[in-house]
Formats: sequence, C-alpha cells, structure tokens
Amino acid sequence: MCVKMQLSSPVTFVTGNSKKLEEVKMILGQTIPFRSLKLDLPELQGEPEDISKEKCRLAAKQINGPVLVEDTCLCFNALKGLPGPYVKWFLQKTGHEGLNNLLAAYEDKSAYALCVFSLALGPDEEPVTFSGRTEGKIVPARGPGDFGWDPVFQPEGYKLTFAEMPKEEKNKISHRRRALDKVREHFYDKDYAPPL
Ligand SMILES: O=c1[nH]c(=O)c2ncn([C@@H]3O[C@H](COP(=O)(O)OP(=O)(O)OP(=O)(O)O)[C@@H](O)[C@H]3O)c2[nH]1
Ligand SMILES: [Mg+2]
Repeated sequence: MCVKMQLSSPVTFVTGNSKKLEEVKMILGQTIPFRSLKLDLPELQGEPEDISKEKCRLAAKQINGPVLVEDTCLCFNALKGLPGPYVKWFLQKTGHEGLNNLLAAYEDKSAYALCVFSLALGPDEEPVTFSGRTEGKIVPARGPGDFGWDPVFQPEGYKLTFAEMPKEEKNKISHRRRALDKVREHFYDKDYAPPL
C-alpha cells in the first residue's frame, strides 16, 4: 500500500518582495496549500540554483516546516549571464538606464529572465529546485515602473515590455509562471496529503 507523505503545515512561501508574492498568488491560486511570510533572507553568491537552495535551507530552519522560496535572475547573453542573480543591486544602484548602459558596447541585447524555486518539506530535507526561463531583449524603459526590471525586458515575440503587458499576459509566459508550472506538477505527482 502506498502511504502518502503528509505535509506538517501549508507550504510557506518566504520572500521579502511583495510583487513576487502577488504574482505567485495569481499564478498558483488554490492549487497548492500555501501561505506566505515576509522575510528578507541573506543570499549566498554563486550559481542561481545554489543561491535558491541555500535561501531555502535558511527558510526551512526558521519556519521548521515546508517552505518554498525563489531567486530571480536577469541574464545578459553578451555578458555571459551577468548581472544574473545580482540584478537587484545593479538595478538599485544604476536604475533602468544603467541596465541598458551595461550593454552599450555590444550589438547583442538579448537576455533571459530566470526564476529558480526551491522547495523543502522541512529543515532536514534537501531542497528540490524548479527553474523557468523566458527569452527576450533589453530595451529602454517603457511602462509602469512598479516592479523591478519589467520596463526594460521585452519578451521574444512581443512588442510590449513585461511592464506594459497586462499582468495576466505576463503571467502566461513569465519565467515565474514556467517555474511554478513545474512546482505544481511536482505537487500533483507526489500527491502530498494536506496538513491536518
Ligand atoms: O521586473 C521584474 N520582474 C520580475 O518578474 C522580477 N522578479 C524579481 N525581480 C527583481 O529582480 C531582483 C531579484 O532578486 P531576488 O530574487 O533576490 O528578489 P528579492 O530580494 O527582491 O526577494 P526575495 O529574495 O526575498 O524573494 C529583485 O530586484 C526583484 O525585485 C523582478 N523584476
Ligand atoms: Mg533576495
């Protein structure tokens, strides 16, 4: 007989970023039992998967239960993937114009957005990762500036930047959506029993 693994509590999505949380809520809806906690966890330097996994380990220790975290990168092909996981600091210090200026010396303006979710069912569990990627290019800022680098990222095959698109459109094709489809699939495959 196959015994389902039971979640000790709903999965806590830990992030310090309210815009991420908004999108995660819109994309996941009621599909997995989750709640959120606003915590700005310290981040390792290195490869996106390792950063996300380490953030997850820290979160699982703090929550002492199932946690989900994500780390988002904006990677410029001309710069071999940089600024990548460090885009937050480039954006904070140099703004949208600074991100464009990083590519001024290159013809190739192509870029991709990458989201790596990590899930751990508890502090002693090894995190599992789920990645989603959306290709595009870096353009001078267009559209509302309420979420990160959305105004300078124009996804491939679209005339609008992420910021100019209605949220529902972004959420159909975004790095975050693609990664969360895999998270959802994982929950479907594992068929965890809901918390009591
Ligand atoms: O325009 C955007 N569209 C997006 O879809 C998106 N997702 C993340 N970001 C930004 O990229 C950096 C990632 O850094 P990041 O993953 O460490 O996030 P964070 O520190 O804000 O939150 P968290 O680590 O507590 O979850 C931060 O500046 C985020 O604001 C985005 N910007
Ligand atoms: Mg962060």
